Amino acid sequence: MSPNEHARSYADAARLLEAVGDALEQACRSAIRARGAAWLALAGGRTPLPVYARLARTAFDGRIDALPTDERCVPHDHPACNLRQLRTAFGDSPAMRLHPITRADGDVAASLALAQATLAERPGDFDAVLLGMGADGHIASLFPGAANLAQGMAPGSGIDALATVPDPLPPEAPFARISLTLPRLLRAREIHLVVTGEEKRAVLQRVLREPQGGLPVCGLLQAPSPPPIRIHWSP
Ligand SMILES: O=C1O[C@H](COP(=O)(O)O)[C@@H](O)[C@H](O)[C@H]1O
Repeated sequence: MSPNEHARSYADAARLLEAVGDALEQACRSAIRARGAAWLALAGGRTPLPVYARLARTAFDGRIDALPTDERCVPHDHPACNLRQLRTAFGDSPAMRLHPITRADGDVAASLALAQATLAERPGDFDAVLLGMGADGHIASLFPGAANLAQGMAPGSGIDALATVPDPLPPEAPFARISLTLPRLLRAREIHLVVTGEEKRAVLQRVLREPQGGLPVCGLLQAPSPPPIRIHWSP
C-alpha cells in the first residue's frame, strides 16, 4: 500500500485537525467495541495538541490508554515535556489514562527502563499511532543525525524504545530523548502522520518523489508491509 494513495491535503489546520480527530475517535470506538479499551501512541510537539483537546471532549464507553511516541528527558513539569502537554490537552477526560515514558525527574537511564517496562506490560498493537514530523524529517524522536538512529529504525530489532540525543540538538527542545522505535510504532492498526506548513510539505513531497535514505520519515513511508499510513497536510 503506497502512502501516496492516502495523502490528504486540507484547506486549513482546523479542517485537518477535525479529520484527524474523527479518525482517532473512530479508532478508539472500534477498539473499545472489540476489546473494551483502546491503546494509542501520540506525538508530542505542538501540531496535534488541538486533536487531543477535541478527543478529550468525546464521551467514550470504555478506557483509552495512551503514551507519548517520544519524550524529552526533562522533569514532568517542564514546558518542553510532551506528557505535560498531553495532560493539559486531555484535561480531566475520564476515559484517558496517560502513561509516562520518562521518570518525573527526567533521568535518562531510569526513563529508558521505565519506557521499556511500560511497553513490555502492554505488548499489543496500538489501535492508532499519531505521528508528527520535524522539518528535518524526524518522526517521534528518531532524528536523522542521531548516533543510534540505525538502532531505532532497524526492522525486527525487538527493541521497543531507545534513549537518544539529536545531533544537532533542536534549539527549541535541546534535550536527550526517549523514543519508541520504528518497528514498535509500526505495530499499529493505523498510523496518521500529521504535518502542517509549507516547509514540512516540501520535505514530504521530496521524500514521496524520491526516497532520501537517511530520513526517518522515509523509513516510515518505505517500511515493508506497514499498517495503513495516512498522511494529513494543511498550510
Ligand atoms: O520534538 C518533537 O517534534 C515532533 C514535531 O513537533 P512539532 O511541534 O513540529 O509538531 C513531534 O512529533 C515529536 O513528538 C516531538 O517530541
